Amino acid sequence: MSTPDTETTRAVPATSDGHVPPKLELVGVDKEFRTRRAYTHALADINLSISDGEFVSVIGRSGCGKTTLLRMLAGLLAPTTGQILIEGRSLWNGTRVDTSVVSQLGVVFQEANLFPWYSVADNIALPLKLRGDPKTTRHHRAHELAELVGLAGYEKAYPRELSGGMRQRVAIARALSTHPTLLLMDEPFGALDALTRERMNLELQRITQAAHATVVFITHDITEAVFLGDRVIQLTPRPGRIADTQTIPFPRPRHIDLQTEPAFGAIARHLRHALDGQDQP
Ligand SMILES: Nc1ncnc2c1ncn2[C@@H]1O[C@H](COP(=O)(O)OP(=O)(O)OP(=O)(O)O)[C@@H](O)[C@H]1O
Repeated sequence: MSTPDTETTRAVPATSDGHVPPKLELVGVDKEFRTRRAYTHALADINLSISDGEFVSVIGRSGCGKTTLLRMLAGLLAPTTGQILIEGRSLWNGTRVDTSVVSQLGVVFQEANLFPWYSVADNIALPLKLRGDPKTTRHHRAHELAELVGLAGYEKAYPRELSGGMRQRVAIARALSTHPTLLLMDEPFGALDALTRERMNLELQRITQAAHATVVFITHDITEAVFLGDRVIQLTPRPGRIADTQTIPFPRPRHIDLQTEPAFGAIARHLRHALDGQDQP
């Protein structure tokens, strides 16, 4: 099998003083929601720096602000205060998003959100169609990505003919179609059964390594977070703050048997206890 040309990562450009900015940087990011009925301080003083090619998992209890964080990174929701920088360039200018910075992002949600009347290839290539790429380019890229995500031969199939795991592979391929430099994933395997999820974890590791992708990965699942992450960041609830950061030392590629090793169990246990410690009395 040939290795598809993924080209996901471009080298991060250095500034004039030679300093190479992190791929993603959050500086004092705060998010408040004010509605007529309620005030919610969702996230407080989030400071985070993610390097090129790093895979960062984010865990935390329900309601701690994980999705809010991801939506701000994806350019869908403006922070109340603070800065989000991608390769040193500000994503938000007040409540306005810089579309040239957004174009560097690929986003995958829990639901694959495919268009049922489009084939797998057309779903994968949709972002390219929207930006006006010619048909031959779209066709080539869709086939290349179908191969990368293990769907070679399914290019002409329709979403209704695919399993949940296959649909999520299409969503991942679609997110990679524009060669994003940063992949944002919000519980992408949350709706899958345990075995499919395990297989998708292995697949995602392979895909992101092949694509040299920088990834922010939101999950409820501690095992998944540790297995995939170079770092696991844990948020506390109300408001969400970074409570704990664990560096995950295991070399890649990681085999699924890693999950039964004592060192893996010790890290997962530590994170579990930290989460349990957040329980309200
Ligand atoms: N658009 C909104 N308007 C008002 N409040 C909101 C909005 N979006 C989120 N919130 C509130 O912000 C807080 C964080 O929500 P968020 O969905 O980010 O949490 P989460 O950690 O992703 O939760 P879960 O794990 O259950 O998906 C919650 O208290 C939620 O009610």
